[in-house]
Amino acid sequence: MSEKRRDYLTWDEYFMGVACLSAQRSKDPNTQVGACVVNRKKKIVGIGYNGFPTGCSDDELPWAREGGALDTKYAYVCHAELNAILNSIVSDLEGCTLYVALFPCNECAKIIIQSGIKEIVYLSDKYAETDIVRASKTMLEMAGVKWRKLSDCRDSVTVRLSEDCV
Ligand SMILES: O=c1ccn([C@H]2C[C@H](O)[C@@H](COP(=O)(O)O)O2)c(=O)[nH]1
Ligand SMILES: [Zn+2]
Repeated sequence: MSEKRRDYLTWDEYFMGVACLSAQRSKDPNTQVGACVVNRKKKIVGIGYNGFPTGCSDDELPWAREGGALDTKYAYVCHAELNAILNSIVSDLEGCTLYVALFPCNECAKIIIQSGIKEIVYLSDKYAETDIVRASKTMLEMAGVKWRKLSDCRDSVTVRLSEDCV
């Protein structure tokens, strides 16, 4: 009898891996964000990535970061967390954990709090010094939503898509 594998993904690696795979669907040329909502039973209940709303053309709306308010992506893009929550297959996210590549902004923090999500696991906090993220943390703390940076884990996961993947 052979021994069980030892190098299988941890739950954290698995759920963050799903979030990061989802991020690869994003058309944003600068920052691709993926999010994965997991319930208390370790079941995935929602996945999303940043992109324009359904029916709003990726080719017609701007991906620019700078310019007039109507000429940048910020006026139009749906954040990964919003999409993951709206894509949820259940109506109640009370007690769920959100795995997300980038620390959520203030608008996402509001949605996370209102949805009942109780924990955020993230990889990057590259906008930590902005007022947007400061406001986000203020609200999350007040609402009792915990957050932690994913650490002590492998730094990449390979997904093979060839016939000999098994
Ligand atoms: O909470 C967040 C914050 C940002 N995003 C998305 C929105 C944009 O598509 C990018 C950020 O673009 P930058 O060029 O880095 O400003 O990330 C998100 O999904 N969730
Ligand atoms: Zn956001």
